[in-house]
Amino acid sequence: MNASNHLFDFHGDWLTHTLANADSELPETKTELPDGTRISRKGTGVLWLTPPAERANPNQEALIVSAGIHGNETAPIEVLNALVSELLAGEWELDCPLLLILGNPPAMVAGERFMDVNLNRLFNGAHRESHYDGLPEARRARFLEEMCRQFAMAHHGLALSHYDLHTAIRPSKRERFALYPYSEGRSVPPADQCAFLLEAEVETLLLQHKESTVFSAFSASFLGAESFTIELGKVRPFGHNDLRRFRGIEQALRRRFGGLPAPEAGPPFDHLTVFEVVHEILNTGPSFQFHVPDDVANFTEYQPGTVIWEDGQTRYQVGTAPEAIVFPNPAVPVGQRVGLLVRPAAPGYNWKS
Ligand SMILES: O=C(O)CCC(=O)N[C@@H](CCC(=O)O)C(=O)O
Ligand SMILES: [Zn+2]
Repeated sequence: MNASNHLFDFHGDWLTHTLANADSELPETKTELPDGTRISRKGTGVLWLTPPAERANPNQEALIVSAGIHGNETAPIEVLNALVSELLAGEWELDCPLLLILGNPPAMVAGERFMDVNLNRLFNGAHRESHYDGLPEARRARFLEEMCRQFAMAHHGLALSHYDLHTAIRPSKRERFALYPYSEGRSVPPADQCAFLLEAEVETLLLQHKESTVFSAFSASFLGAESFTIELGKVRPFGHNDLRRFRGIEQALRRRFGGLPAPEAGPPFDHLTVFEVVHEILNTGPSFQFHVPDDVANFTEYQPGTVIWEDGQTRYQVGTAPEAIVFPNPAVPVGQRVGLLVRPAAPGYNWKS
């Protein structure tokens, strides 16, 4: 029996298997590739891969890569699935420990962002809040946190990075951008992480200003990983993605998984433009009014004085310099994020390869 059959129960590839078992709690299944790489399917949509001990792992690192935390953000899911198929077919060799995650399989089947509650608001322990009791997404967040925790412990001593891959609901004036979770004492990412983002053709970085309950914030604050949420394009259904637009991340991940040296950066992907979050807009309740149109593109700029939102008590106006909107979405529960207002960080924060 080959590894693919063993792990994916004769149903073809990882994605097909994950969709077919979206609602099941599968037992752990293990296999070994002819080159000695061990793969453990820890549950639906979770693969833990360990290369043979003699591999060099020149960066002395372990990687967590997730996609499909939002079920309708399909392109990064297709990218990860293709990389797994290549690995199983022996097209390249894995050089570092790797945890691969397809986040929300039931939502992937339904083609929805989430089923009951937004999975990407449930990390850093938020899944324990009593109003999430019994919800499958809360169970999934707990399971994913546990997998990441075990993986980090098993590879203690290696540098841990986590890339949580997404696509955005709105179009974007900056097609690809990464969010760097806030972490006490950290301001900008280390140079090798900036270079990796550029290699993946991500040329914009957004520095978060406070702690949050998204997946990348959990791995950064709890596991000490260098973590990023990476927005790679726009939400489209399975089979409708132009995967040529995702080559950057695909090639950069394949290169990194294989422990190969990073290529030289070249224009236009040789400098990272850095923004910082100025204000997080929250849905404050029934009198909340959002003055940004529903379909506005990410990074659309608003001039000083523009009223962005108001309720009976507060009125938020753009300050003395323009601010740009990211992730405008008023259709969220009370207390959750309606959008971010950002501005360019001081020029010294921009990064040049
Ligand atoms: O396009 C949108 O409105 C949302 C895209 C998306 O899912 N973004 C992530 C960002 C997570 C972070 O802040 O690091 C999310 O909203 O969960
Ligand atoms: Zn998302």
